[in-house]
Amino acid sequence: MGPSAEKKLTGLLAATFTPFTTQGEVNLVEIGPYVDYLQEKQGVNSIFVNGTTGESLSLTVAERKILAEEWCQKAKGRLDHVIVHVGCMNLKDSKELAAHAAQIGAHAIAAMAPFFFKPRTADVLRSFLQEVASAAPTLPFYYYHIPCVTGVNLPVRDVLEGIEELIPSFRGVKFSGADLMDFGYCVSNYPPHWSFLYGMDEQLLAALAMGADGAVGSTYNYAGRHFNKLISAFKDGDVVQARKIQFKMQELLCYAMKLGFDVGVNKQLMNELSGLSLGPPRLPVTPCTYADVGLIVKKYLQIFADC
Ligand SMILES: CC(=O)N[C@H](C=O)[C@@H](O)[C@H](O)[C@H](O)CO
Ligand SMILES: CC(=O)C(=O)O
Repeated sequence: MGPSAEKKLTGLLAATFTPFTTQGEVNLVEIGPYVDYLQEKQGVNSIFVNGTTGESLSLTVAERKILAEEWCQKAKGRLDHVIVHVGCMNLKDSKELAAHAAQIGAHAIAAMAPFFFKPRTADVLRSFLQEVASAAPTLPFYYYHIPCVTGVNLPVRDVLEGIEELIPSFRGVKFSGADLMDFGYCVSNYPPHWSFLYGMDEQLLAALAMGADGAVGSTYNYAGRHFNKLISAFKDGDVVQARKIQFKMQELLCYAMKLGFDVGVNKQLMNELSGLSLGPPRLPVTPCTYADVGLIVKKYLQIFADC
């Protein structure tokens, strides 16, 4: 489907973890059950694969390809949307992954800024994104803004200036930054058919108030059903209820952050809450001690006991 025929992206997207065997190899057999789990247990019908949560920058290009392929295959006819993240530190790998995503039937691609050599200006970043997107001109393209990881903190409103002329397939932003003025400015000044997807799960409600179309995040893997309720409550005008759910998630994350919440902890939390076997993370992310995650699981069950 070409970008112009594509439906605007809304709702929750789970940023998937990459399943590994205990030996640290990509474990494709878990992907089918993972898709089932998201759909049946969390009511999450779209995914963002090979992103931050998926440890994409610790994977080889070959691994990213077989993962993307398996996610697309298992999602086919079941999930609404698969966005494949194709951002790499170098342009050639990114373009190769973008072209590959088009071949395997992904619905869209996204790319973060490279961050070893960082683009110094919005103009340079746009040129990088343009090259990546040009390798898959039929796929909707999303810019993935995640300054806490990339250190590239160019205002998104500057990055978007004139971008539709350079990238005709441009369709929106996955915005994982805290600057809600920048977010609101993008929502209010750029085409209404673009999707602005928020990526800090701990403050999604504030982004919904600014006009977010949907959200991409790691916690939707295991708390999607609660966030679906948050979004419904917000849409119904019940901010008190929406806030109640958001505050529960904040309580959980503040607790987890005290214990050193990172992708390794998050992955183990998912293993325990879902019953899936996604394995350990890959170095330099380290596995966490069982005890710490046990405490977070306990907290989760306690906080959401009445939901
Ligand atoms: C840095 C990072 O991984 N951000 C994720 C997505 O952008 C979020 O989903 C967070 O994991 C989540 O908001 C919890 O802090
Ligand atoms: C969280 C997120 O969006 C990612 O893992 O890329």
